[in-house]
Amino acid sequence: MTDAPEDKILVGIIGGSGLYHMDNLTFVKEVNPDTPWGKPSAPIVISKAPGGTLVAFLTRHGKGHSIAPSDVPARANIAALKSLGVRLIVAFSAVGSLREEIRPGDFAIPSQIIDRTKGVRPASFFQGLSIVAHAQFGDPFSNKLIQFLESRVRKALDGTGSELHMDKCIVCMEGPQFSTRAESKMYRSWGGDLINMSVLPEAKLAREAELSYALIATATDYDSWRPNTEAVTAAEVFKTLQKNAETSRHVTATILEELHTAAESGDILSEEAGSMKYSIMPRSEKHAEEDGKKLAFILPAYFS
Ligand SMILES: CSC[C@H]1O[C@H](OP(=O)(O)O)[C@H](O)[C@@H]1O
Ligand SMILES: Nc1ncnc2[nH]cnc12
Repeated sequence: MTDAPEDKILVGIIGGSGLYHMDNLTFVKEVNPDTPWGKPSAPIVISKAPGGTLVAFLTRHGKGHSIAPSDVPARANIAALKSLGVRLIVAFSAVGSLREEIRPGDFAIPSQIIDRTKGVRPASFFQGLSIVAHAQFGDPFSNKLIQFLESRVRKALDGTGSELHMDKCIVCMEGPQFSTRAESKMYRSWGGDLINMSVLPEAKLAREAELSYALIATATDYDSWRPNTEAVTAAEVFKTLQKNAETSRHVTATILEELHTAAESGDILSEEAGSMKYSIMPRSEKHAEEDGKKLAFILPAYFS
């Protein structure tokens, strides 16, 4: 690898349950950056697509799925990807379906989130520092990246038997236990369509790091809202995980080159790039030097 434009790593992929590697791409190397928030879940694997495009892959739950959703070092993960030059992240997640029409094996790209985490996960790079920031999160995913993904993911799914659902709302619960039947029904009444334990704080941190972020949700089960049906179990989730992971690898390989080109042109990054400029409180200009240094790791445009 050199510093040439074709050797830039602009696209980051985060793999969730079942998606632990990208074995359909050519391995280049592993990197394990130290960040001010510690080490990422696992060493990040740099791979090459057939056309030469590089991609950074990070497995969210660590090697051997050893990290529970509440313990994922999400700040280190996002900071590490940003430090490699990544500008957009496509994250995969195994999710429960709260709607009959979203069948196990189907894919969905959500556009909204309901936060049901319990405040135990560090959810901001600014937490505990002398600098205050309030990122825009009304649109929790990158709208431009979602738009870009829709037609391409739909095409990639052609012939796989998986349908793509758009404009869905995902509930992020704390876990690790699954929801009760009462909670599952309540989430439906709130407008939830999908449920996982991972999209937060990942999406919030990507926004703070000015990265474009979208989630490709892969349905594994119907959670626990259906009457006269078994409530979800991990064993039920496992039944669909492997097929979903294979389809996710196929989708990634299919869209990668175009994704890289779009990131390079800057078009689909324009909403997030520069967005923190208006989120950092002006009084924070007089901050502790070491706090500025820490934030320079993810936001070098504002801190040094
Ligand atoms: C294995 S079922 C629950 C587990 O699966 C999902 O993980 P990920 O989002 O990383 O694919 C869900 O969020 C839970 O962490
Ligand atoms: N039903 C469910 N609830 C939370 N996270 C999940 N991941 C996969 N299925 C899930």
